[in-house]
Amino acid sequence: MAGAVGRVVRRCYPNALRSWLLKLPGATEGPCNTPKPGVFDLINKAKWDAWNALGSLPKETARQNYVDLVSGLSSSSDSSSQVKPEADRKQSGYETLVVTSEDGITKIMMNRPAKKNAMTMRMYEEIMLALKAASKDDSAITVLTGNGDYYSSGNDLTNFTDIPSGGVEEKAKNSAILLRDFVDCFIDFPKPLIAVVNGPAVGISVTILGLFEVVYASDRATFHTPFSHLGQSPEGCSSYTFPKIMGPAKAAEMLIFGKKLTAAEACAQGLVTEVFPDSTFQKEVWTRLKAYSKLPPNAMRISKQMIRNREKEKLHAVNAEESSTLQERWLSDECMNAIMNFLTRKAKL
Ligand SMILES: CCCCCC/C=C/C(=O)SCCNC(=O)CCNC(=O)[C@H](O)C(C)(C)COP(=O)(O)OP(=O)(O)OC[C@H]1O[C@@H](n2cnc3c(N)ncnc32)[C@H](O)[C@@H]1OP(=O)(O)O
Repeated sequence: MAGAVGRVVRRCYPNALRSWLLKLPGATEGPCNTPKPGVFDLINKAKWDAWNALGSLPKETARQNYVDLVSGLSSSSDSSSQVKPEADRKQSGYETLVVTSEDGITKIMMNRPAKKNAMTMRMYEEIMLALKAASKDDSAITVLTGNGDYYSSGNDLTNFTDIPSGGVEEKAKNSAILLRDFVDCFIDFPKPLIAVVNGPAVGISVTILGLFEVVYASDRATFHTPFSHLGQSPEGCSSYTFPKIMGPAKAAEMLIFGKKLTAAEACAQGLVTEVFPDSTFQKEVWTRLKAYSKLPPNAMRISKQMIRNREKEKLHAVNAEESSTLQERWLSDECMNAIMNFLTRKAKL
């Protein structure tokens, strides 16, 4: 059986993550049977936690569960993280988004409602493409929103299971480049950018809100940046924009301690512009946006530039620093453990 585990792990993880997984003793030695390492023994503690999380299952069941886990991870990463050929795209040209342009408004809607609009590598790429197209089209304003009950649950955690031949280091490097390019698109976007936050927002879908002109939220929305829980650190320029928007103490509660804000709290902190009852949210927001979109577009662009331009250089520097810090965090045991716990259904936010 240990051979079967090894075969599946070798097939799914041809790299450093594979060797990390193979070091988990639960798959080969049965229930956790050693004392918990001290809090400062980070690597052994991470392995102990992962082993202990398997519980007191018989050895064979733990092994079988482990085989099922890595097989499942392989198929879920196939379906959600990898970029498929152009021919597979939907008619609109986007696989993860619905993009429409009417009444002077380009609407970019994240469209993976069954996965709470978790952001796959493909979705990041498509949002960048949609923003680039919107910056050149004849719409006056651009809106980002979500389909279904969530705005977005943030980064799709299965992104981290699709490991290239260069191993987890190459994966972390590529992800940091993508993250930096993604956030740069928001920093440089020339037209007024509005977030229509239709439901809960998590992680990167929250942090980039500091780069929007206006954020409208349903009273069902919540705002959650659980970076420490995930062994990660802030992105989207939030380490700079959040303290500016809400003050350092409130920013620390969100970014360090992962405090989840209600829409009303986020509005009181200045992250959200206005909150609407969920029952009338769409009607009220779109009526307002249609009126705004009739204002002279060049005047709106110039006013945005005046508000944002003197900050741009700083924002690009912050983005570069946050991205390279995350590149290191993604290789940490704290981060890998948190992702494994989510993927094994042991942890949710
Ligand atoms: C280029 C890389 C850039 C990276 C930038 C760094 C970004 C960092 C972040 O964004 S950190 C935030 C990461 N997000 C999370 O940790 C959220 C994880 N999800 C959850 O905790 C929960 O799913 C929930 C609280 C959002 C919703 O819970 P619930 O209402 O009980 O729904 P389900 O959990 O059953 O979700 C339905 C379905 O969606 C899948 N899913 C939801 N969110 C994610 C996600 N972020 N990543 C992957 N998959 C997600 C979930 O697994 C379910 O799938 P299933 O139906 O079981 O197949």
